[in-house]
Amino acid sequence: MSSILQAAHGSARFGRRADRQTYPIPLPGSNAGRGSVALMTLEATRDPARDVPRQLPVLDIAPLVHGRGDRDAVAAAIGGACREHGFFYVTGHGVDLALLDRLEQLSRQFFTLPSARKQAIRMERGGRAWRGYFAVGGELTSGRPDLKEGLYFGSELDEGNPRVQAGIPLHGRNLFPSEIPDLRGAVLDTMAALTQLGHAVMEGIALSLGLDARYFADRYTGDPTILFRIFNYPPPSAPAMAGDEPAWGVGEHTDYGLLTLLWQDTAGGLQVKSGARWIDAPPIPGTFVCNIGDMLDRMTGGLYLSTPHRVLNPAGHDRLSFPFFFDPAWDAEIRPIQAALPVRDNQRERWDQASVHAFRGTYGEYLLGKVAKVFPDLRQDVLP
Ligand SMILES: O=C(O)CCC(=O)C(=O)O
Ligand SMILES: [Fe+2]
Repeated sequence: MSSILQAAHGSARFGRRADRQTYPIPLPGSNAGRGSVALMTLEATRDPARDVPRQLPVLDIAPLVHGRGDRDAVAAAIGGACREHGFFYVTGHGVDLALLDRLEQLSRQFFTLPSARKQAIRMERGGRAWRGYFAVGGELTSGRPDLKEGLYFGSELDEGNPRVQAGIPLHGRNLFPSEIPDLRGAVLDTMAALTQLGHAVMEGIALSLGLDARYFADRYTGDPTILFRIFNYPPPSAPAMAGDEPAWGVGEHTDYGLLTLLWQDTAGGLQVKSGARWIDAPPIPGTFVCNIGDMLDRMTGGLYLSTPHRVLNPAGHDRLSFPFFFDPAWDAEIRPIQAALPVRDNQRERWDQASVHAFRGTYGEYLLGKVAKVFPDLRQDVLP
């Protein structure tokens, strides 16, 4: 099916991430690799002394978004970034920056409300839909509370929706704060814009694997699972003492689904694991940080690794971030793109010691298993 997957698995390139080369694999019939059009930075800079990448690539994906220009060249660069880092920045994404600016300002207003006002839309009130506000310490990563508060959103579904009627967890209406009425429109418009962007990036990922551009849309993302979060990371109150674990905004983890698109303010603090090291993913104005999740790792047999990342707010003030998760349909069973190929399973190195390759079942089942761990108190409300 995909000769690119086959070639990559059959080569030395399919080794440990740190050993891999950065190169775009030329796509059949494309001119990728022979000079490039759309790429601001085709490859991460490497430290010649250590051969360690120091920064993540920034890719102009306008050809995928607007359908004009060299899509194959962009796809090849996306493929390179997925194999090398599992992370890249996107520019040329077509999302209205004024909308994101508005969203950021409204979100800041929300987080400065008194605690009791924020608690009026707490997640317990969202019930099975798993929506609403949680206070600092309310979410766990690997059993430890994160130093962040946040709002959880998803596709806005009313009571007439068959899945809501059937009581399927994580489906339903969002909770919005009555004090900031404009936040509703800003969140819903952002989710709509990022859903479109998610489809465009997934087309690039399909092409990067030598697949038809609609491969994922036809099988997995016709009706994607959409989750959107707004996080506020207060600054750690005291610097970590030697030997202490810092107060992570969010601890080391991978994302669960296909693709994450992250908008962040200017504070910084996102770190990405590259081989044995952590590198910064600082804010670059006007760009989204894009990373792949566990389901794409599973589908590609570990060729596109779901990369661990974490956050430590380095600024002396709050940090806002806006992760958007573009994931497979709830009922979709996630299958390897090419079943016969060997799998590189990194279960033992993974933050959760779980194998994404051994998992059998639908994306919804996978997600619910994770929800139970990050919000143990909500387990009864959310799980069937
Ligand atoms: O806030 C960030 O920069 C990253 C958040 C994140 O990794 C997540 O929500 O999965
Ligand atoms: Fe994440």
